[in-house]
Amino acid sequence: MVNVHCLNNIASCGLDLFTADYNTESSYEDANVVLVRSAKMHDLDLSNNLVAIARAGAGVNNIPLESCAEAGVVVFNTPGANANAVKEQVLATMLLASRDLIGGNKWVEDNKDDADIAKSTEKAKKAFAGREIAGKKLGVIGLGAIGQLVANAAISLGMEVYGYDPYLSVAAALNLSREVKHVIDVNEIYKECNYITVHVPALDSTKGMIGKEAFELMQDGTVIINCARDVLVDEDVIGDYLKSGRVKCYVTDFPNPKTANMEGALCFPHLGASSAEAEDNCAIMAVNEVRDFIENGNIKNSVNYPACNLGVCATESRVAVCHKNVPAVISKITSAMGGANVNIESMANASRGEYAYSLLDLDKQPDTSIITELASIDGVIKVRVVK
Ligand SMILES: NC(=O)C1=CN([C@@H]2O[C@H](COP(=O)(O)OP(=O)(O)OC[C@H]3O[C@@H](n4cnc5c(N)ncnc54)[C@H](O)[C@@H]3O)[C@@H](O)[C@H]2O)C=CC1
Ligand SMILES: O=C(O)C(=O)COP(=O)(O)O
Repeated sequence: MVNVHCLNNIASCGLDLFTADYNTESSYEDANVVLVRSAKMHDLDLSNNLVAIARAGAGVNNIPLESCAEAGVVVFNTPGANANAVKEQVLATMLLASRDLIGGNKWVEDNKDDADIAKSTEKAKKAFAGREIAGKKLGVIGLGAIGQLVANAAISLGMEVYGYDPYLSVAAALNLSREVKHVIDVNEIYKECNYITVHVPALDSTKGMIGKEAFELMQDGTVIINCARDVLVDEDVIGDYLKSGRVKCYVTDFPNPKTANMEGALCFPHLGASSAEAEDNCAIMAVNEVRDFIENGNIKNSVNYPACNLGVCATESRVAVCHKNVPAVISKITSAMGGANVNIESMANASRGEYAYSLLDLDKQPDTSIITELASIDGVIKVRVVK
């Protein structure tokens, strides 16, 4: 039985994909697999039973990736599975920041008992007039799963789109409209664009990336949309730029006591991925990744271990080894197998930074003594008999 613990609600259409070999009611302490959305895991212990964490979503800043790698816990996410939901939220907020639909709606609420509301509407409406987004310039920072969808949709809505992503993948580049102006200096976006939307992960290198220097380059009336993570924007200084009018509106999906009380900030309670479709897509992708890892040892879409795939095991046994990416580990693993007269029928190995992963298909079931021997090799982190 494989014990699964859900730290957040995970859509049932995903959980339903687990077979009777999985117990989805496990406690965190007993879990072999953890499914999570935004719950913070940095202060949680990683038990020896734990082999995988699947983030049903994109951002993994709530998970201690390095400690997990060190403990042989493979962390997965679900790239692109909630991107359309975020794209739609960005488009909606761009419109809300341009036309005062929220103010207008509030006016109707406040005047709902006025018998003459139909007449007073025509007088009141000028207070809520706005601007159109067509013809305006949108800067998209980060052209991954979400950024590319936002950029392409904005082109369709008649905007002039600038895109910036120094690490743009080939797949993302192929999906991007040719009409998107790809800039290599992000300052061009800060200087030129009326709307700026950010879609990069929260990393040490991206924290505070939209700060004083960026605000100083912007035009008056710039709209900034942050449906990525609060730490990307320097929220200690943005209030000053909202007051001066340099920034017209700061849309954030990550309210905190500062922004929730900030005039000119339009805050939402982390709704970007909260669509039924996104929740289903993420749950299905997460469970499929976990099942392939548990049942076959294959790794796809990990954020702390390399991709590695040997398909479905056709031999007597398969062993998976999480190890350090250092010399001689693989030769010691293969020698241990040879010494026990176990033949390696096929093998896959891949590395990612300091960590590596090996899958070995064997002609017979290895004794527990061989597994103990593998686990004691210097540099080996975790050994799992998959089959
Ligand atoms: N509000 C919400 O509910 C959601 C928020 N997010 C946030 O959005 C972020 C992006 O999500 P995806 O597009 O799915 O991820 P992704 O991994 O597909 O794209 C991120 C892109 O950022 C680029 N990038 C990294 N550093 C950069 C830098 N310094 N400057 C410019 N580009 C840089 C990468 O090359 C990559 O193309 C997530 O990491 C997460 O924090 C994601 C989903 C839902
Ligand atoms: O996927 C992401 O990065 C998100 O921010 C979505 O978070 P959630 O799954 O809605 O808690």
